[in-house]
Amino acid sequence: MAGRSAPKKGANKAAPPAQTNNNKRKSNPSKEPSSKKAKTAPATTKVAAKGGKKLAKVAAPQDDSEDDDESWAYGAVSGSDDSDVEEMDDEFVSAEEGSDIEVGALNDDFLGDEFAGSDEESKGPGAAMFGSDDEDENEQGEEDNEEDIFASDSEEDSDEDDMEAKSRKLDAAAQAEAEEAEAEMQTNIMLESDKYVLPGEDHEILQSTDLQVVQARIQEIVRVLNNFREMREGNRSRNDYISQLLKDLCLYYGYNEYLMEKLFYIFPVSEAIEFFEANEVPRPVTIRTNTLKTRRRELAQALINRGVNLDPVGKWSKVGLQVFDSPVPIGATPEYLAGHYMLQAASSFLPVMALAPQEHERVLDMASAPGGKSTYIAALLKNTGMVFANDANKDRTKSLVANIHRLGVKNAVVCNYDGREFPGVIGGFDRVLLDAPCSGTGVISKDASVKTNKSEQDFQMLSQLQKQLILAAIDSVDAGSKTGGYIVYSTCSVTVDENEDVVNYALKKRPNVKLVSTGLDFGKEGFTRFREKVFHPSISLTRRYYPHMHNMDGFYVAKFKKVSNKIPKKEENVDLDEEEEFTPIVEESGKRNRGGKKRAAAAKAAEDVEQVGFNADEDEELIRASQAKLLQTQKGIKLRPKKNA
Ligand SMILES: C[S@@+](CC[C@H](N)C(=O)[O-])C[C@H]1O[C@@H](n2cnc3c(N)ncnc32)[C@H](O)[C@@H]1O
Repeated sequence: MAGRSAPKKGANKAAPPAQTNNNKRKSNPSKEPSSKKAKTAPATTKVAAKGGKKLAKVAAPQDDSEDDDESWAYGAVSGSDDSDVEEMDDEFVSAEEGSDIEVGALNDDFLGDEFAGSDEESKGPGAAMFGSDDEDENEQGEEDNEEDIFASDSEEDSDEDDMEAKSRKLDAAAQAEAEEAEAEMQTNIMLESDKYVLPGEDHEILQSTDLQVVQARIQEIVRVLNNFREMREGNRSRNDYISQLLKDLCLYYGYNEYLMEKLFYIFPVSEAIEFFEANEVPRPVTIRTNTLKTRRRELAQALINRGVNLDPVGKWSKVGLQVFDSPVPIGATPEYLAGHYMLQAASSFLPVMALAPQEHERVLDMASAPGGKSTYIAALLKNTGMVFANDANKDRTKSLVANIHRLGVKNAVVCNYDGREFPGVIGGFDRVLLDAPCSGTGVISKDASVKTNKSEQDFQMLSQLQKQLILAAIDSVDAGSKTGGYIVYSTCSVTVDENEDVVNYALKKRPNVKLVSTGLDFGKEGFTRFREKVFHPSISLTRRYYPHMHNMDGFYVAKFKKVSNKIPKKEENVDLDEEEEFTPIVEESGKRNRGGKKRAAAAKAAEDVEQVGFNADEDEELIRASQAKLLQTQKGIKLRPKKNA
């Protein structure tokens, strides 16, 4: 099956159905400050129609309007706007040599409105890409020069010149006519295809794997689905169109059918295309300032001095920086080696911000390697309290330990348990972060193998593991914590099975927790309904993040508050196969009772309770023992045992 990369390489090159420019300097939620050296184009999403002609501008999901915020927008000292634009043109040229049609298509996609001026279309393919105005002028200038040089030549020559000029005019007229004819054809096609006829089984178009044909078919079907009543053909059902669209999307973007379907239904049709398209583009490189060692302004200055071009990641983060380009590898600067920052995706700041650890708390990061979030937690704790950075994979704890050392974290304990063993290992935490192992459907732009390497069985296994882990995370928190009692669940996946489904499950199995606001002021609400599923209404408090919408990896964040340490006895043996939803019960009156009866039953069951399986005194003793051991081995200090121990 051809991947999305194919169109870029082969003769079948075509403009993508909807190109979202993800490398622009501002991401939607962030209302970022002025970008002085915008190297990339503004966010303009256009849909290309048959033959690579533009059909419609469908979305511009990014907000470009906040140019006047913070006065300290960073920029590398060298370079100017112009030189950047030049560089960008160079990139286009080298990437697209050898195909006129493709050049035209990419102009639209990359340059957007700001660069592709209104007269661009009339100049034909490639005009904006090659800066045709300038080139035309140059060529004209060269011709003028030539005319000057040969001004004194014989009349014969000038007759020849006339002939040439006439011939050029004729050629131009012929070309214009051909283009006009082509344009008329397009118009006719559009009119005819207002009712888009799905190709029949034997139709060669249906069989075609030519990506340009596939892409055109995607466009047409999306157009029909967006105006189904008017544009559908005869009695064709929505499903007829959708099943063809799903096949085409698999072919065009290179996903397996199972995953394509799973992802497709998360979004309205046009938005799904934007999502798949955004997965083809890398997200911005971001770093997190390690406030244990430096401050963002100082770090930014140090990096700018090395020629790094950067900006704050957005108003929503006080520690993030977005790196646009750097003359030095950003993972090997002296500042990096000295632990002044962590290379970390912007989305992965979010769960820690939601967790909001307070100084002196005991926090468990249940699945923590390589430690991006653990080290952020440690920084927010200002090296007080304790972070238990756990990961089931021993190999991965090596990078965790390395990061902890590099960043100067002194309040961490690294452990290597299956998270499901908590709180048997240790409990009574003020807060727990479960950044769960997941399918990675939010980070496809980083790891395209996700498109094909996950089966239905994988998703089932993951979801089971996530459900077991979330219960362990909840049970590891002390509801009586004076400052905390919170659990944050996150994944870098956008599938409902790994997110709302897991949270819904936790709400059912642990009526001693409730969802609370994540405190994050952007992100889309979690689903309270998805296809045939209905979830607890409070799931709207959870947040979803998407690459096409927020210009960050796809992510999900949910925050729970534990209100009691008591859990119903009957939940001890969790039956993970049980698919009990907060299903709306349609009563005789026809009114929907959204699972009220079931929740009432759950609440009643909660009365029959037992204490959660950890003992604060025992824990304290264990911690004391381990601290004593640490003091003895590291500092040679021997503590006297407690008298009553
Ligand atoms: C999404 S990654 C964690 C990333 C990490 N929180 C960070 O910010 O750097 C998920 C982690 O879960 C770990 N993991 C998988 N199964 C686990 C289990 N049963 N218990 C604990 N950790 C597990 C994996 O080894 C992996 O490191």
